[in-house]
Amino acid sequence: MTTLQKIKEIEDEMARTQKNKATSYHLGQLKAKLAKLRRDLLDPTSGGGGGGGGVGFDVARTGVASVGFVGFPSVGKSTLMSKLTGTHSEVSAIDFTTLTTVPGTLKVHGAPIQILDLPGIIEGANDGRGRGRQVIAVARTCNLIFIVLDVLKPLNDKRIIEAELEGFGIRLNKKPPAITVRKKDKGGIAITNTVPLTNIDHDEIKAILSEYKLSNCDVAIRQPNATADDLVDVIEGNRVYIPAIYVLNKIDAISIEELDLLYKIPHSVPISSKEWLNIDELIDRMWERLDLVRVYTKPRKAPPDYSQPVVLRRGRSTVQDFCNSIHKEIAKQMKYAIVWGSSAKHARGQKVGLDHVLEDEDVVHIVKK
Ligand SMILES: Nc1nc2c(ncn2[C@@H]2O[C@H](COP(=O)(O)OP(=O)(O)OP(=O)(O)O)[C@@H](O)[C@H]2O)c(=O)[nH]1
Ligand SMILES: [K+]
Ligand SMILES: [Mg+2]
Repeated sequence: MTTLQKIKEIEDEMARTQKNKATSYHLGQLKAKLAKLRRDLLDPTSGGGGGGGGVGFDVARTGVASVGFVGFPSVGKSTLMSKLTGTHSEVSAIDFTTLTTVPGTLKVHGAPIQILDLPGIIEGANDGRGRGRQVIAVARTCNLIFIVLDVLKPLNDKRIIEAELEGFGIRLNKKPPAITVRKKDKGGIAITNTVPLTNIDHDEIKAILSEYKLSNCDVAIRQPNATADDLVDVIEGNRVYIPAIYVLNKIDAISIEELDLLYKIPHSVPISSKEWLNIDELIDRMWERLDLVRVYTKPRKAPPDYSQPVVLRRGRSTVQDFCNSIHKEIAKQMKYAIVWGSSAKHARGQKVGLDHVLEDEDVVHIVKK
């Protein structure tokens, strides 16, 4: 049996099995088995895949962050990317017009953002059908994913694309689960939870651990509504958590009443790339979800330079990161820095060291030794 057939068999069995006290151990086992098979499928060296591995189509990364466009063919990805960035990417009514990654740059609030137009994908993409796997492999490395949907058939496409990305270990608009699994040499399994377990029980947890041959470990669950899938994600460990915006394109083709309904999809922005409608909202939301930190440099005895922010990523926005992104020697030469803005304790500025964490729109003056 091929890996794909085994996956299908387990999925069918899971669909047939009602979740209750008597079946939860078995269901836990099936979930873990499924995750392991999916991993085989995605690992090109395992030989279990359906082909389509090999050369991907990643491009040189520029800018401070990247946004990848994922969607069915002909939903308007290239139309949007060409107009946003001014970079030409072929547009046509024929499906699979775009054949590889086409990069462009969009400057938002002084920050160059790399925009990656990608080929269309279809159902079964992560099993190696078409170029789907390579597309999703590029999406996995982006800081934000635009899931581009055609407003005339958004919900079905949304479900399929989400399943394809999920199958490749991408978790959309989700935080890493607040679950830890710590292996030990002996002592068996100890499960602690600081919140009530509503979606998973101890039997299911034990089945999953046993499937991964984890017979001695401490499991701590601090997340309300944690699921078996969350636990499997933590054990598998190679998941990526990426924000996504659902871009509902072609609103020029529907009525205002239909548009009202679409606004109910969480994280969605309805637009028309052809008629250039609501693009400002899309760019605002893009900026918000990228969660970048702009820092302005203030030279001695001169006002801050607001035209050229140093743009940092959240979580990597210390004074040290700021210095490094200007020049690698600066941190060594620094005696201290003065910071104005929301990370500073007082309005007149705060004297800080290299590990001080900067906030968006802070102003920094570096005092050298
Ligand atoms: N009505 C309408 N048509 C659009 C809009 N955006 C794109 N289109 C049309 O949709 C068709 C497909 O556009 P593309 O930009 O090539 O779509 P794509 O998603 O890049 O397609 P692939 O590269 O084949 O995956 C073209 O005929 C576009 O003119 C829109 O906002 N409204
Ligand atoms: K097309
Ligand atoms: Mg295209």
